[in-house]
Amino acid sequence: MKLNDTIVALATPSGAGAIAVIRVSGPDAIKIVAPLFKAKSKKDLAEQATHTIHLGNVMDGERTIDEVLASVFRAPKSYTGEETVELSCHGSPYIQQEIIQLLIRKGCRSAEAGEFTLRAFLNAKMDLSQAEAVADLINSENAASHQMAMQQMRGGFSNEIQKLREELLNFASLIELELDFAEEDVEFANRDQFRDLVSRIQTVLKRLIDSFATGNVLKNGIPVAIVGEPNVGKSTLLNSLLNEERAIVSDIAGTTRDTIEDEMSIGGVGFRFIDTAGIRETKDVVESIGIKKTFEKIGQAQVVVYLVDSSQIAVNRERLQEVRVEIEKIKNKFPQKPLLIIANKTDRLADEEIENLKAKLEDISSHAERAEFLLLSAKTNLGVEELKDRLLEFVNTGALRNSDTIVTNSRHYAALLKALEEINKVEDGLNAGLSGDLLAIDIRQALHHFGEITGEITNDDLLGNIFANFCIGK
Ligand SMILES: Nc1nc2c(c(=O)[nH]1)N(C=O)[C@@H](CNc1ccc(C(=O)N[C@@H](CCC(=O)O)C(=O)O)cc1)CN2
Ligand SMILES: Nc1nc2c(ncn2[C@@H]2O[C@H](COP(=O)(O)OP(=O)(O)OP(=O)(O)O)[C@@H](O)[C@H]2O)c(=O)[nH]1
Repeated sequence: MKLNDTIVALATPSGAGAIAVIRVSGPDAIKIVAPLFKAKSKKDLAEQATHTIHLGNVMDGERTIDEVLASVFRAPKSYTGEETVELSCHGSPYIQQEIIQLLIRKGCRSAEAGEFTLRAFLNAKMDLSQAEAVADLINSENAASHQMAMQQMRGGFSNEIQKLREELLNFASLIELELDFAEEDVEFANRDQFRDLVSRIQTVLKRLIDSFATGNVLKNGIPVAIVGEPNVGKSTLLNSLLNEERAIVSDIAGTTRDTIEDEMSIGGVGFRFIDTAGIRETKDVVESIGIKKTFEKIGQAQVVVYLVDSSQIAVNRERLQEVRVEIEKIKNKFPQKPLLIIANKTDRLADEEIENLKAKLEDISSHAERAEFLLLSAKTNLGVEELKDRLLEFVNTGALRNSDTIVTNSRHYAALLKALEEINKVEDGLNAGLSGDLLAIDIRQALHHFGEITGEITNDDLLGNIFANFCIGK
């Protein structure tokens, strides 16, 4: 990828829109655009100050392509750190393409995916973890993932890593200085202070590493498994949660053969609902595969919603006993997983039957750890709001509320694990009274892994991988 090229790309989505933005960045951006831009004010675009906007026509020779607004950013004061011009044109795909083609004829090259942000990184406008956050920010679909990406883009995470890195670097230099004075047996790096620093770094690293589980779940949506016997109304519940008809609803037991996933945002938190086949002993081969999947999905879920048909268990003692056994099965297999037992189809019950059912469910849930129950009707939506509240309670008690840095990126997670491993070696070395030159080796390794996160240490393959996942124009 050549940095001295001037690149062009559409920054807005492809297709028709009210306005489209064409981005041009690179050493010749202003030089290339200015002659094509006939300003209303008559003043040459090349003469304009940075961060100014101008109305004018884009001309292909004598032909006017469009009336546009041109924004001028002068290096190094731009997103990329380079000379940049943005043209806001009318959003017809034809106009967009005419302008882009014109710019390419005049010397621009089509930008590759993420190339604007890559340039921002290479020009030190942001570090690597901030650049990665830009992609997360574009993809964020709920308040939680938005907040985490925003925090990372602003440099919260980078600063934390950078601070540790600098302190560690300081000690590494002192220790390495000792090596130059080996004969004199001096200690520039105070070992007690160093032990202190190592323990502080361990604490921070452990916190960041632990946050990944939360971060990953919040970024991808909290998985909730909806399970239960066939025909209890799982698909109907999913539909009423989603407010749309996504899963197949039918009154033939066993309709939901495969697992269906859908996402929605509740109170700013993303949830991923997994509608699964019921756990029924069956000889049907296709269905038993579904049941195996059900257990797999329960394993992956953070919360299990177990649905029962209250019109059945209210009148049928055998069915109630079966439900009790099923719940025991789930609890035996996954004792720590929060379980929410939902008695669906309560619209079919009379008031006194409901009271009766409540008592029975209270009894069942009191015998299982981390189990609660809720009466609901997926058909009339009664209790659906309460279900949403209950689901939120499961996460609101977690890490979301504090503004601590949350690690969401598996590349960062891997680097943090490796850094901790090296820091633990440094600690062992200190305790064993290891000589400075040997300590320095492990310290340098830890520093290397910190540098991987922020991008001080990088290579073309890694950068290629990261930025290839961006969209064109970003
Ligand atoms: N039209 C437009 N909208 C956009 C962007 C953009 O590039 N263009 N952005 C891009 O993704 C985001 C905003 N981010 C930006 C970040 C820095 C600068 C910038 O000009 N920075 C200069 C000057 C800062 C200043 O004025 O003090 C600098 O950092 O030196 C511009 C946009 C979202 N909206
Ligand atoms: N009266 C009443 N009927 C309901 C309610 N929820 C679902 N049903 C009906 O129960 C039947 C089965 O619903 P589904 O949502 O397909 O059940 P399921 O659990 O997904 O079934 P499988 O796909 O077979 O596992 C349908 O006829 C629904 O209309 C409810 O709250 N009240």
